[in-house]
Amino acid sequence: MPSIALANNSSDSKDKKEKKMKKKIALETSEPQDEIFSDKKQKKKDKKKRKAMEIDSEDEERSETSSELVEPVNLKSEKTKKNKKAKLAEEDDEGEGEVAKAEDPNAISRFRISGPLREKLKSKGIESLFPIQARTFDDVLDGSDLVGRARTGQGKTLAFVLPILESLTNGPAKASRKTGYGRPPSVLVLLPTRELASQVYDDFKVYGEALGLVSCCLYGGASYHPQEMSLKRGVDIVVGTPGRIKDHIERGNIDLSLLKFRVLDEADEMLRMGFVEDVELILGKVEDVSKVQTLLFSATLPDWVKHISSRFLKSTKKTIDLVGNEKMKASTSVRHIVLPCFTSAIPQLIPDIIRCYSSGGRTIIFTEKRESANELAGLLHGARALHGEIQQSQREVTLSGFRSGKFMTLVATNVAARGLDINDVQLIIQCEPPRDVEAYIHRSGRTGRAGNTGVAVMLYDPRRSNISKIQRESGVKFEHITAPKPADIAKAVGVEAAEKITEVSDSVVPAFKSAAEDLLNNSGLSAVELLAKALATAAGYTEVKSRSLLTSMENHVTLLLEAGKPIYTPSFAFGMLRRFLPEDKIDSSVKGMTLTADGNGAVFDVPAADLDAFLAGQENAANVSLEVLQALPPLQERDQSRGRFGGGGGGRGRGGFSDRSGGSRFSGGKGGRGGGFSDRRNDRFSNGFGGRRNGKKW
Ligand SMILES: Nc1ncnc2c1ncn2[C@@H]1O[C@H](COP(=O)(O)OP(=O)(O)OP(=O)(O)O)[C@@H](O)[C@H]1O
Repeated sequence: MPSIALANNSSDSKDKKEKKMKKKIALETSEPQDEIFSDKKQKKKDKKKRKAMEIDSEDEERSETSSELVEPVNLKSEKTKKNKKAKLAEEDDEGEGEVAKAEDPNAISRFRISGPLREKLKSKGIESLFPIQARTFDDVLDGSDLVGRARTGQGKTLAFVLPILESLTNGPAKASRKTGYGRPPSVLVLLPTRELASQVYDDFKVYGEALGLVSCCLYGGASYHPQEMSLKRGVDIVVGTPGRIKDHIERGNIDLSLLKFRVLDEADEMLRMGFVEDVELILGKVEDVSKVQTLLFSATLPDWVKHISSRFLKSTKKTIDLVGNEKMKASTSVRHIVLPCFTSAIPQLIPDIIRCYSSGGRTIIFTEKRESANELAGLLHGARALHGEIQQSQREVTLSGFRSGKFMTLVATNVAARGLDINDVQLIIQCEPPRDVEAYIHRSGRTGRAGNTGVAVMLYDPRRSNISKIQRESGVKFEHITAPKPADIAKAVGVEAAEKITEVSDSVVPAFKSAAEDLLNNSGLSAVELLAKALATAAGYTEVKSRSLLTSMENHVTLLLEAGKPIYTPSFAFGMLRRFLPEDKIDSSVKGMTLTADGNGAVFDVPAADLDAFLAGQENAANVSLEVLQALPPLQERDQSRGRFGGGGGGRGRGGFSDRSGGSRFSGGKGGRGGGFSDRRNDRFSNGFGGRRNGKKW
């Protein structure tokens, strides 16, 4: 709760600061600013002011990175409060509203956006441009090649859609673009996935139609015929994926020689996916490259992409990078959280995370593999899978069902990581850390869009995941939490359940009254106890399960082992346990042995039923202490460069990790069989879900 309060406070103060800035700008600006095509001097002035405001808001963002506070929140009530606040602010400002609008340096009326497009934007609730849009608009409309980068959810799509449409209809591209039946396209937009192509096409269609422009979408998995027919009739804008567009070129269906604009959206992903040659071939179809404008956008632009992309853009290109060298590369309106968890506990844990952190909104869960997405979607109530192996038509049905709220949980692979803009996605869960930081940034960016807040929870196996690499490279300061506790869950779901109960019509009371009186008189429970049970029933949370801190497994507890001296390796810790517990007990009970960051202890989980045996055993072992933990201490992470935990262990045969027992545990090595940890590229949890899928990686 406190961290969200913090976020809200900061967004409140951001609003105030923005308002102050707007007022300041208004005082400086004496002439009316309403003309569509204002003179150049004025344009320059506006641009300067817009820049000042963005820098200001970026400063705000910088101070807004995740806090370390860890309580689950009921975002819904926070949201309601926020909305109420906004409404109150509006009421306070009555009369000032119109002035404020006119003062807004990013108001759409200040840009060379023509009437019909302005009206269309207003009908979609857009009155003012976002920073990336404001900063790039004039450059694109005035003919520059451009590289644009802004964090996820900040409106990069309209940053190219709007100036392109204006250029084609009122700007420099108007005179030379082809019109009439059978015309070749003037704009080509390339995207890495079909879903994304379809989404960007929707924007071009909606806003383009307002200006009489025709768009079409070309992606694989869909039938060729309608696409061919559109191209034959003639289109102004083609949006699509490289593979299908290349097919159309080879079939002689599309003429790209007279393009006025080429756009590479999510450029890094497209090039990473191995489309470099296709992209080069497609872009190379332009007759005269000096006459085409090339734009490249993404939230992540690694150096290698900048290098490759310089082949496609003119040397005079402009670069507008709103992330730049800032430490924080991921969305600043998202709470970035990590939670330790065994793979086998994931399916049981996820519903609790959703209860606590989704605020009743949509959730997207990311898995590494398609089978894992299928399996998890099958295990979670009301969830569907989305990945590249699913037929295109089904992918479309699934995505539209998720968008429309038919189901609220989508389990996806990276196919959904990029660009997807879905209303009210409140929660992202990543089942394990992704391989690269870009994937983390884009996945977590499916929430917290367009200034909204969201939560991204990344699960990790404390024994083998290296989250500090992602933390370092993304600039995110992760909040560390453990599995939601029953009280947290009850608190989160109880609010909604209470709302539900109070909303029930009074007309049902007489019908249930005598049953209620019966319960009150004969159950032996107080009114409060009965109501608590009614709330639990309404919330669908009738079975309270406690989870361990380390592996998040049900009915397990987490213990801290200390020996009065440093513990260098997990096998050393296993050795300590063997001094007072039988081998088979250790084998069957100990899970997730992990060293503490200070090197003085080891943490592991045992079934709650075995706790007494462990505590009693410890009484007989000198210098060994076991303590039941209520909070997880900082833990050592896998050191990937060395392929093992921590240091030490000597040179004596590092035995390693095995899954020979079929349970999730470290073998730990024994006596002469060598202790220590092996490089865990081979190690894995033996359990998949319910033990059915050995060794599966998510
Ligand atoms: N000026 C604006 N005012 C209000 N909403 C806007 C504005 N511009 C864009 N949006 C909305 O913001 C959301 C995010 O936009 P968009 O998908 O273009 O973000 P993005 O920067 O491309 O994100 P990603 O990097 O994840 O692809 C969309 O729902 C879009 O309609």
